Amino acid sequence: MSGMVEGKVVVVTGAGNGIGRAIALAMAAEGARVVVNDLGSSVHGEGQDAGPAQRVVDEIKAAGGEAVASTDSVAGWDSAHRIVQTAMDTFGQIDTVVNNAGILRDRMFHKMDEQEWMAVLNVHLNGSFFMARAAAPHFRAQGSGNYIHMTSNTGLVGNIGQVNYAAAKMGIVGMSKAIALDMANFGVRSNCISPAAWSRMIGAVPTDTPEKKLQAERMERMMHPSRQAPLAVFLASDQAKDVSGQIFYVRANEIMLVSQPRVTRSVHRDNGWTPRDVAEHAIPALRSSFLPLHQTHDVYSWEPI
Ligand SMILES: NC(=O)C1=CN([C@@H]2O[C@H](COP(=O)(O)OP(=O)(O)OC[C@H]3O[C@@H](n4cnc5c(N)ncnc54)[C@H](O)[C@@H]3O)[C@@H](O)[C@H]2O)C=CC1
Ligand SMILES: CC(C)c1ccc(C(=O)O)c(O)c1O
Repeated sequence: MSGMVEGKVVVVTGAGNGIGRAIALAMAAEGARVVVNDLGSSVHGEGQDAGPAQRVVDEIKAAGGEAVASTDSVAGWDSAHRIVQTAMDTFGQIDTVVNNAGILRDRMFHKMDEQEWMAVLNVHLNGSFFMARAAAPHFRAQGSGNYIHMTSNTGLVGNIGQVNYAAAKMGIVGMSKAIALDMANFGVRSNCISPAAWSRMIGAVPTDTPEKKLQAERMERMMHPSRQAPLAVFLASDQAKDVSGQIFYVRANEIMLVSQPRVTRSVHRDNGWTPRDVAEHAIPALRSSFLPLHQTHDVYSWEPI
């Protein structure tokens, strides 16, 4: 039986560890030729090491698959283009970009400095755009292709001490939808996965509150990164040809479809509003639909299944 992504060429960024590694292995097991990209940096984005990407390539080859290592950073226009070019030079085509590479620089908003902000935005948001943009001419020319971008509940719901990461991950949601709209006429799709998996990145989140400690313990127990791979392989396959502009949340054995912002309640006045009217009429009418200041663990409070 042929694999679900047989013959396709998939670029997975940040594939030397964690979720990216799991997706790269699963893509190869389903017949894809894989560009295993990883800069080999620390969780905080420091240093470089060719080892992680090469080790995953070796694993894929040992299992009979085809893969090539790439150690360029996603966080530069030229280097992102080199990653895509590696696919073209090695395999002659590109079908899927998995924008997975990521780092963390957690800090409370009022203490976050410019470098912490820029480093996270550069890898997650700029890196995802650079990679997507570098692949776009090839996708457009062949009339097919798809993107899978990793977003996060930190953006979709909220978590404390991650303003840079939240902004980047919500930026990715907007970018994915915009790409889905702009590229639909060329047969190109774009979707987001919001993963929950035990990885070195999760291990780096400070467990300084009882809630965060509990969350980390649950993740280590239940959430192997390999649980993220089946949906990613499906999204890269031709069987997903009508799936675009969606956001999925994957946690252990659950695959959840995430809602997108729409108006939940509205008020209007024929002659417009004064600030006093807003206070006295609009806000009281809307208040019952206000969302509380929830964090991820408040919204997804049930045990992973
Ligand atoms: N683990 C989780 O529960 C969650 C993870 N995510 C997202 O999933 C993605 C993967 O996360 P994990 O596997 O947990 O992290 P990880 O730290 O295990 O892997 C990330 C990989 O990205 C690589 N990388 C960092 N900067 C790079 C750059 N500039 N260019 C190329 N590679 C680079 C690192 O070397 C590392 O191997 C990230 O985008 C993360 O934000 C989102 C929500 C939850
Ligand atoms: C790995 C990152 C920082 C992280 C941690 C926890 C959650 C969550 O509670 O859902 C995330 O979505 C993350 O992206």
